[in-house]
Amino acid sequence: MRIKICGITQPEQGKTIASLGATALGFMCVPSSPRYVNVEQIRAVVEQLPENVDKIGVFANASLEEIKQTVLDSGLTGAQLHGDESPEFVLQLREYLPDVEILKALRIRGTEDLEKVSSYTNYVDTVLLDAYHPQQLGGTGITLDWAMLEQFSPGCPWFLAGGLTPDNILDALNQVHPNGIDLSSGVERAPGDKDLDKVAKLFEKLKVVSS
Ligand SMILES: O=C(O)c1ccccc1N[C@@H]1O[C@H](COP(=O)(O)O)[C@@H](O)[C@H]1O
Repeated sequence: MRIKICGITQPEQGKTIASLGATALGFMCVPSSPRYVNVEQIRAVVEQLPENVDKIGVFANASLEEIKQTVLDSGLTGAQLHGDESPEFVLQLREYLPDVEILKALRIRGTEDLEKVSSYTNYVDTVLLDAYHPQQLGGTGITLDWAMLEQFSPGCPWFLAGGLTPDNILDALNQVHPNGIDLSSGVERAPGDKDLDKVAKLFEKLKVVSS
């Protein structure tokens, strides 16, 4: 299973979290986010990471040019679209960045929102399900209704996100079977300041699942 820890801001924390077992690190390229990092800050983390760790930039309603420039300048390997980006936008981004993983995040309130997933599955590499919040785009610490996802099986790989923590991850994975998980505020001391003890606890818990 893929394990993404998002909202990385500090090189040493990124390096340690990768060594603990994260398969992907996420970098907030959304200016309104309290975890926002610029290209220089992303590069400072990326250059410390092993080749095999995915480096995913999180964008929300950014332009194609902005995403392309940030991905190329920062050495990112993936672009997560966490805003209202359409399937057509995804297709255009694919032309701009043919060798980069494209993830579409969908903010889920109820089963009616799950019906939107199928319009993306032919165009993205990965779908990411996050909790809906009326004002915030993400990083809310709110969980989805996992029972709603017990039968969820889209036509492409998918990540479960939204309010996951070391203390609820096993409950979540008992109910739903994603290809990956994505955590941010659930492993933090403060926005952008990851709690390495919580990250270590997460991987200890995940050993229970994988053993
Ligand atoms: O983390 C943020 O500040 C953020 C801002 C705008 C869009 C997305 C954001 N984060 C994404 O939300 C998920 C879930 O966060 P959490 O685990 O509930 O805190 C996170 O993994 C990011 O991909």
